Amino acid sequence: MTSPLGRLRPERPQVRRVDDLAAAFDLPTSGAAPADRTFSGVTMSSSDVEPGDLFVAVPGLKVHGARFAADAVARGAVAVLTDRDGVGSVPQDVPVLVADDPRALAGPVTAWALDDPASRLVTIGVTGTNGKTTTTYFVDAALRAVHARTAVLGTVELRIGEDAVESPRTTVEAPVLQALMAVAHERGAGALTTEVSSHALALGRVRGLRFDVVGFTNLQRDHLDFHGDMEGYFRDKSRLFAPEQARRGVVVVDDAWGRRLAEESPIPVETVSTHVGAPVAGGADWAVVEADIGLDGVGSRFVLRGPGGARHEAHSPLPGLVNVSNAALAIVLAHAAGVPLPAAIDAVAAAHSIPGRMERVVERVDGWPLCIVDYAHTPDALVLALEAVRPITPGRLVLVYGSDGDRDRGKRPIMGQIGARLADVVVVTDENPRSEDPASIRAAILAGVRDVRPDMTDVHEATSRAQAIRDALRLAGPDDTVIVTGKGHEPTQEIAGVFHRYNDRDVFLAARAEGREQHA
Ligand SMILES: CC(=O)N[C@H]1[C@@H](OP(=O)(O)OP(=O)(O)OC[C@H]2O[C@@H](n3ccc(=O)[nH]c3=O)[C@H](O)[C@@H]2O)O[C@H](CO)[C@@H](O)[C@@H]1O[C@H](C)C(=O)N[C@@H](C)C(=O)N[C@H](CCC(=O)O)C(=O)O
Ligand SMILES: Nc1ncnc2c1ncn2[C@@H]1O[C@H](COP(=O)(O)OP(=O)(O)OP(=O)(O)O)[C@@H](O)[C@H]1O
Repeated sequence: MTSPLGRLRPERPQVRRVDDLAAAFDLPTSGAAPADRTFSGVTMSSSDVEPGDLFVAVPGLKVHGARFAADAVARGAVAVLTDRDGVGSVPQDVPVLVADDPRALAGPVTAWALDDPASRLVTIGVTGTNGKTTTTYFVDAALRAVHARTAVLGTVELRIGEDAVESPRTTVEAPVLQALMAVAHERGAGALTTEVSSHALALGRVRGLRFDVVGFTNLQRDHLDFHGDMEGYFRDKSRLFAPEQARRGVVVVDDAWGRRLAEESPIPVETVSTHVGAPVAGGADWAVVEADIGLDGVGSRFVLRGPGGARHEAHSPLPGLVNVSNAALAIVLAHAAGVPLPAAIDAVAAAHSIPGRMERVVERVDGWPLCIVDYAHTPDALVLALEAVRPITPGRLVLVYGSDGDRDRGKRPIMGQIGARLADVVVVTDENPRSEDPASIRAAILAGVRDVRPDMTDVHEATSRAQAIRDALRLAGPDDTVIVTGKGHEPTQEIAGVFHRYNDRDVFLAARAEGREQHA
């Protein structure tokens, strides 16, 4: 990250009257306090209140936000928007607006208060189970070909131009999103790309924003605890492709969910097929018709057939077939958002530095192995990551990884088996042990390694993650690749309730600064 983003609020907010808001949204007021006062910002979280804010108190999954209304008022909130259940908790001297579903109104109300910041930006939203982060960065790279400054929001960071802060979640709350769009415009950005998680869609975080273009990557089993079943998960994802939410869409139709979305979508969509030779390719608007994986030693060359049959030579700068898919989607999305096709293709080809996503931190030069940081922390993602790196590794594939504490214990031996099967050298270490004993997590992974490789040849264990990376660098030669998976961009490591500053990339860069002789 280059420099802190600063305050996540516009410097010159509109000042609005509470009674005008009530009239605009047809909201009854409650209580004795007159609604003729003004407000200049909106928040749903009492801890984020700034003086002059409207506090939106929503019924949460755990607690009603109105319980924090007094705290919000003490911090400077001048009015509260809540539901019937919340009214009684708001201090008497504060005007209260009452809505059936205040969560659904948080976005539209903030958009109204800030004079619809989205209308002054080109906006792109990307949803899907996997590939959102990578695709948004590819799209952002393409947008930068035509906009002097852009913003990109998602799991990794909230970035406007060169300024960024760590992101609290994949898709920020509606008032924060609206405020960030206003800040982006104030700072001269012409376009904004954001990841849109299924939680965000279910919880209305993008309501009040009509994207210029939205994209869908794929749908795989995930988050069923929240969405109930795959049908519910699909329905929540589909909400992004509604006329009030987006003008047009681009859908990858490699899986059945994408094909169904394209068929059922009420907004115009272009379809993209990214598996060479897939039966669906013929009917798709865009199709990857040739792909040479790892041809340039890292990324892939591919041919994208566009509408009318025109063939466009393109490149994915990151390894693996999944990134051909992400690159193809990003090119079509950026083109739909106004970037000329050749400029989009060139910019995506050059976009190889996405924090913690197949990130090439040290190149294969001056005797160094190629060093990559990736976020893969599930069995499926680990297989994809290792398969992607194999074709660009003339020598041995060295894997450094662990598995999270207090999360899915069952996957640990599976991760061990995958490492032993697909990597040549395995260094097992810690990820975020949280409240668990790190040694027992490593032991569970190593048990899986032993299932596949009983003699434990080229298997190592390191109690510190930084030491594990240094061990791997000593074991690796210039033809080898060292890949560290699991933490990606994460800036901390959580051990026994304490978040320690830690980042895989920084460890690689520190080792490189010390010189190869120290690590060979
Ligand atoms: C499951 C889920 O998404 N929950 C979100 C939901 O929480 P909730 O309804 O339980 O809220 P709550 O804790 O009951 O609180 C109710 C209200 O009181 C407010 N409050 C609460 C405490 C306080 O001191 N002051 C205060 O004002 C809260 O801001 C909230 O508005 O609404 C809250 C804000 O209104 C969110 O912060 C919260 O996200 C939690 C933190 C979360 O972890 N969400 C994750 C699952 C999430 O959204 N993940 C997706 C990515 C998923 C993926 O692809 O991996 C994401 O977009 O990040
Ligand atoms: N198009 C894709 N299809 C399947 N898997 C993918 C795809 N793109 C990336 N992946 C895998 O998913 C992992 C996460 O990628 P990425 O961060 O881009 O996705 P995401 O949707 O943003 O997920 P998260 O919100 O967890 O960051 C990567 O480790 C990669 O191996």
